[in-house]
Amino acid sequence: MVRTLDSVSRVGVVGAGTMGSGIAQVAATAGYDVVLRDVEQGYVDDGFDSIDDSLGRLVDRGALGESDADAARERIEGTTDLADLADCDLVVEAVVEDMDVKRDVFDELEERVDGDVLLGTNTSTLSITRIANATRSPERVVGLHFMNPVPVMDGVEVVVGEKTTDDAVDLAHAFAEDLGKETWEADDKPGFVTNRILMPWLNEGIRAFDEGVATKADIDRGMKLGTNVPMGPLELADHIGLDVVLHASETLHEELGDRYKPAYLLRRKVDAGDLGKKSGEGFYVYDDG
Ligand SMILES: NC(=O)c1ccc[n+]([C@@H]2O[C@H](COP(=O)([O-])OP(=O)(O)OC[C@H]3O[C@@H](n4cnc5c(N)ncnc54)[C@H](O)[C@@H]3O)[C@@H](O)[C@H]2O)c1
Repeated sequence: MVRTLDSVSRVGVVGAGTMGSGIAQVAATAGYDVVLRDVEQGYVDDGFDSIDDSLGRLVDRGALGESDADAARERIEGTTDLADLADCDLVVEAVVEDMDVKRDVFDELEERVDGDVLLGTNTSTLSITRIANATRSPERVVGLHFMNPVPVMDGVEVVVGEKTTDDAVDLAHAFAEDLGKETWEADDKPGFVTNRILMPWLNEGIRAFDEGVATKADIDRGMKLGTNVPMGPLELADHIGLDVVLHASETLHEELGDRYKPAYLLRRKVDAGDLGKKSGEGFYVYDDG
């Protein structure tokens, strides 16, 4: 049995990158004490810089009071030592999308935290069951798939592994809802709901551009105006990061076969170092890098 939400007050987040820093921020804003862990102090500091920027934007927009933002910031403790997660009541892992790294983290985590602590993974595409199998308590491992950017996006996908028990699933929903998110549930099948459907959509947009169906701007405009999505496939792929899209597509291709084959132009862009918004160029050019 995992502990219930009313006995969760301290949350551990492993990985202080894009997603981990966002998860730490929303948990702290919801009133939880947070321990944010990365492997080097520089990464922890980068995570805090992202949190400061994001909280600052919320304050500027009037979405969060300045004293609430300060209080949230003070509730987050940074560390490079996994042992500092020992008193946590719930842990979310958000390290790099690599099965071996994630399995090592779960193996280590299990030794550090109490036996009734929920262990969530933010993986986008990897098997929850395989990650859970690195532990001796796979029943408490669940997918807690936050969306990027975490403070902005309303949804969290709860993914149920082969051994995940109902109480772990219930706590995953309750925790995400307590952070102000809405949830849905997916079985542990490659890509879950979101990436199983999103990745072929992005790749098809890239192929349509490569095959001259329309200009990139018209592909994005067509999908926005024609299907009422906020971003077209090429701008969304740039926003996510073309390397991230390629990596997720490759995982799904391996698991689900040829209908998930990454678009040739996607791989060529990544090979050229054009990774989207974060590198300054992808399908579009970005002035601010
Ligand atoms: N970026 C997205 O759009 C997005 C969306 C949903 C889910 N995800 C998933 O979230 C996870 C994290 O993605 P991200 O975009 O934040 O990656 P990121 O590269 O921004 O951050 C990953 C962090 O993990 C750290 N790390 C690596 N090994 C570690 C360890 N053993 N202990 C602690 N920290 C460690 C790295 O130093 C890095 O700071 C991945 O599984 C990814 O698939 C990403």
